[in-house]
Amino acid sequence: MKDYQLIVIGGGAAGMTVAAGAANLGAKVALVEKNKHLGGDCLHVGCVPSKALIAASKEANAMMRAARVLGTEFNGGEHYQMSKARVDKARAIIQDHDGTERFEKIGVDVYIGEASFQSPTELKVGDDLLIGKKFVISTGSKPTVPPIDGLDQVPYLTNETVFEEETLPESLIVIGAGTVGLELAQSFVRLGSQVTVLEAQDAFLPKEDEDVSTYLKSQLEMAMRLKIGVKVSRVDEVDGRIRVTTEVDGETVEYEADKLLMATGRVPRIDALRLDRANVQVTKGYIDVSSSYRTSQPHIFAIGDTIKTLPFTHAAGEEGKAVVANALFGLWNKVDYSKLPWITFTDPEVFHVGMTEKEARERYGDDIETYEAKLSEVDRFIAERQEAGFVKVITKKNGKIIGAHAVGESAGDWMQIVVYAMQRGDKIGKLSRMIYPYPSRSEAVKKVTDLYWRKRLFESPLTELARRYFKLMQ
Ligand SMILES: Cc1cc2nc3c(=O)[nH]c(=O)nc-3n(C[C@H](O)[C@H](O)[C@H](O)COP(=O)(O)OP(=O)(O)OC[C@H]3O[C@@H](n4cnc5c(N)ncnc54)[C@H](O)[C@@H]3O)c2cc1C
Ligand SMILES: NC(=O)c1ccc[n+]([C@@H]2O[C@H](COP(=O)([O-])OP(=O)(O)OC[C@H]3O[C@@H](n4cnc5c(N)ncnc54)[C@H](O)[C@@H]3O)[C@@H](O)[C@H]2O)c1
Repeated sequence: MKDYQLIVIGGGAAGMTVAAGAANLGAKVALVEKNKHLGGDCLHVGCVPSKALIAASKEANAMMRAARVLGTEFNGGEHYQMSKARVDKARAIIQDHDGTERFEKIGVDVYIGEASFQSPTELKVGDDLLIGKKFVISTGSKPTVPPIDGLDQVPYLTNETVFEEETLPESLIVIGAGTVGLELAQSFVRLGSQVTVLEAQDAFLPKEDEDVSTYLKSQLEMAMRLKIGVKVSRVDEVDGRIRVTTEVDGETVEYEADKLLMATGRVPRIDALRLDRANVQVTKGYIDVSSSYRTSQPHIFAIGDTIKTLPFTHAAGEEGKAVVANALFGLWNKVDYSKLPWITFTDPEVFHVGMTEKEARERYGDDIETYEAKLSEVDRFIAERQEAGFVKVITKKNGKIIGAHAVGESAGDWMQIVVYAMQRGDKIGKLSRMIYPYPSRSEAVKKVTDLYWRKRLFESPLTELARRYFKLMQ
């Protein structure tokens, strides 16, 4: 039996942040991870492999286009092997940084094994019984699939297996047009697969601003078959291929492909924990927490993908930082999700922070302004022939930024300044007064914020006075 001041269950983005933070403060900490390696889904089957594949597929696409111009052919299938090697390398390099030794060096006891509660204060990991004063549950999430007829009889991929595929499928059906589905669908298109994406909801990316989702959909549809609002009624394996039967407006439509990828959402990975023995309350599969991440047992905290906040690595990390002080010093830190940005790494990339226009109108009625600029008006994007996209900033009438959205090359990078402004409570005018180096992509932000000044100037009584004055002086 070993006693700890804090036991962290799950060594992903959330858990590693908590364990390192608490150990650096001098607490006696145990970190329990069921996999051989720390790092969690983000490193092994999520963000890192998907972003490496996206980058490799972007290069493959550029080479295919260049080959066409030169009158030759480029084989994406061969490039796929290099892409896979690149995915593995990215994981290995980051794994080195997130290795067990790093945590042991700062005094964390790392246990490799699946954890389950024996009681509210006892945790079993293999043959070890750990006693904790405080616990943080950060066991993440796993892919979930809907109950579709025939699905259990056919082979299908999820994010847990897709990065291990040895050969490029000639054709692929992706069920689910969420972030996972779209990022991977576009990667496979660019590597050379024929891709069909089937989405049940009528709305495409409903969490995004409507202008953004409409624009992105039109861009993606140029390279893939994207069917929105379809009901998948059956899946079969026919002669080694996958057949997906759908119903749209009472009509049956069938799609066939070599492989099937299920990207239909994620659920917390908490079954093995035996939360019933710790009296931790769960609702609809998510652990119930207060705004300071306390569960129904005040000495047990839960963060990351196990709770119903925003399922991103950076959200998990922020929750991790907040919970260190809450668990060790009894504080009540929380994350302000209204200013938490996210990026969808499609091409063009999508950036999101704060409210969409629809949400802002529902909340503030007509007390809002929207400012929009096209990337085709920004010199850098014109020079690099990357004009696809736009920026949209939503403010209250007094200029306070309440939402910002962009679609375009590297949008996630050059829009970050808006997050800083929002966090500081700066108004849009401040962003306009900043100096932007020419010709940077961030000039797109300047372009859109300049519209604010133009409007202010136009509406100002001083402008009217100046006009009259100059007229008189003519
Ligand atoms: C394909 C894909 C791409 C993504 N891309 C991005 C992206 O670009 N940006 C972004 O912000 N987010 C992205 N995400 C989301 C991101 O991966 C998650 O939000 C993030 O990993 C959540 O961190 P976490 O610490 O809560 O969980 P995890 O990182 O999943 O860590 C949980 C850990 O707990 C361990 N564990 C589980 N049960 C037990 C147990 N009983 N005992 C011991 N250990 C246990 C698991 O093995 C795992 O290591 C992506 C997700 C997917 C699927
Ligand atoms: N770039 C990033 O930051 C990034 C990338 C990937 C994942 N993530 C995170 O992971 C989370 C999970 O992503 P996800 O894409 O797996 O889930 P999701 O919930 O975002 O999307 C799943 C999609 O599948 C659809 N669907 C469900 N059942 C269906 C059915 N029977 N037929 C057709 N469509 C069906 C849903 O309507 C939904 O649109 C995201 O919310 C995001 O936070 C982030």
